[in-house]
Amino acid sequence: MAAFTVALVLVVAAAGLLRWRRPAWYWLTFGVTLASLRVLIRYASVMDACGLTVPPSRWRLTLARMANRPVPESRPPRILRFSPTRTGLILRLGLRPGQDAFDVAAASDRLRHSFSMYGVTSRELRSGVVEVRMTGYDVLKRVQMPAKVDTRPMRIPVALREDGSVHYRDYRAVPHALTLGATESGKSVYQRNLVAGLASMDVALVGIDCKQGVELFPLARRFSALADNPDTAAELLDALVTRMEGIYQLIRAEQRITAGVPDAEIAADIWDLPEHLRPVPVVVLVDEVAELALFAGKDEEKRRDRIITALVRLAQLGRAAGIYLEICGQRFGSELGKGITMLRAQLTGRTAHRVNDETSANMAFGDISPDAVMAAIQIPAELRGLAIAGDSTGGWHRIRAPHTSLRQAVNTCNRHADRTPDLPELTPFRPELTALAATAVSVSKTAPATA
Ligand SMILES: Nc1ncnc2c1ncn2[C@@H]1O[C@H](COP(=O)(O)OP(=O)(O)OP(=O)(O)O)[C@@H](O)[C@H]1O
Repeated sequence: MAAFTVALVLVVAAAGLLRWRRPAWYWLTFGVTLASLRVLIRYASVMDACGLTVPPSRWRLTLARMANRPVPESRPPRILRFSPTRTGLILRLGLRPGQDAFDVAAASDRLRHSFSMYGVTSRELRSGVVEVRMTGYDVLKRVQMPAKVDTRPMRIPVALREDGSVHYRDYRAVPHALTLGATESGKSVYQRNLVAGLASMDVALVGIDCKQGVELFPLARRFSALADNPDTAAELLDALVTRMEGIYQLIRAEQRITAGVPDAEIAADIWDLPEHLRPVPVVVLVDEVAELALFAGKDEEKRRDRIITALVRLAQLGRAAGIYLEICGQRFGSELGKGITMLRAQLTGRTAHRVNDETSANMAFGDISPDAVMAAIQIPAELRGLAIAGDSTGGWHRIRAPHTSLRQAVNTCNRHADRTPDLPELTPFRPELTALAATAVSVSKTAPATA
C-alpha cells in the first residue's frame, strides 16, 4: 500500500512538473487522456450549459407522451468524429436542425473554460458540419513543428497556428505576399523559415536586401541572384520583367502548337506546360522594401519609379510566369508615394508581426479584415515572432514561426546549394559577382585619394 502511495505521489509530481516546465510533453503523456475523458464525460452537460442543445422535436415529445415515458432531454450536436492530436483534440460535430456554425463559434470561449482547454476554435466544414479544434496548452509559446508535414511543390510549412495546425505559405494559391512588422518583431526569422523551406525545392531564389545584405547574403549559396542596394535592385527587377516577358512568349508558342491539336490542354501558366519546357519558378524576396521607395533628388526619384513600376508589373503578371513576390518591411502605405497602394492590392497574402501603431496594422489588413487589424495591434511586445496571417478572403490566424537561427538557415542553404539554378537573365546578379562589386565599392570608398 505504501509503495502504491509513493508511486502515485511520484506520478502526480512528475505530471505537475511536466505541466509546468514542458507542457507539450505533459500533453502527450497525461494531458491527452485526461482531456479526452473530461470532454467525452462532460460533453452533454457542457453543451447544454453553453446553449448548444436543441429541445426535443414534436414527434419525440408526442411519442414520449403516448408511451407514458419521461419528457426527452434537449440534444447536443452529434459527435461525428473525435480525434486526439499532438497538441489537442479535434471534434467534428453534426449540427441539429436550427443550429448553425456561428452558434458554435460564438460559444468558443465558454467551451474553452468548461472543458478546461487552453484554446478553442471552430470552422464550418460543410453545411451542418463543424470542426472544433481544442488545444491543450499554448502551442505558440515554444513552437515545435510536427515531424510530418504535408509538403507539396511551392507550399512551405512556415509556422504553427494557435489551433495547433500547420500554417503553409502556398505560392500557387497566394502568389504574392506582404510581411509587415516593427523592428525586432520577427520578420527576418519568418523570412528565414521561408528560405529554409524553399531551399530543398526546385525553385530559384532571388533576394533584394536593402539592409546592406546582412539578412540574405549569408544564405547566398542557395540564391540565384542578389542585390544589396537600390541601384542593383532596379536592374535586377528589370531583368526579372524581361524573364517574365520571355516566359509569356514561351506559353504563347506552346498555345499555338496545342491549339491545333483537338482535346489537348491549352497552357495558361507555367504549371500547364510540359515538364521539359517548364521554366523554373522564381521567388523574389525583398527585405526592407521602404528603402526602395525612398529618394532624395531627381535621379533617385527616377530610380524609385522604375523599381515600383517593375514590382507592380511583376505583381500583376508574374503569377502565370511562375514569379512570386515576398515583400517584407516595417511599413508599406501610401506615404511611400505613388504606386504603393496599387502594388499592395496585388500582395494578397498578408502577415503582420507586432506593429507600432494602428496605421501600420491597417496597412496589412485595413482592406481585408477589421478583426485582423485589432488582433495585430494586440500582439504583445515580449512574444517576438507572433504574427497575424490573413488573405483576401478575410480569414486570419494567429501564427508563430519556429525560431530558426541564421546559422541553421545558412546550413540548410549550403546543404542544398547544388539545387541553385543558373538563370541566364540574372547572371550579372549572381551572388558571387554582387559580393565582389560590393567589396570593390567599399575598397574604393576607404582607399586614400591619390594626387
Ligand atoms: N518565431 C520566433 N520565435 C522566437 N523568437 C523569435 C522569433 N522571431 C523572432 N524572434 C526573436 O526576436 C528577435 C528579432 O527578430 P528578427 O530579427 O526576425 O526581427 P525583425 O523584425 O527582422 O527586426 P529588424 O527589422 O530590426 O531586422 C530575434 O533575435 C529572435 O531572437
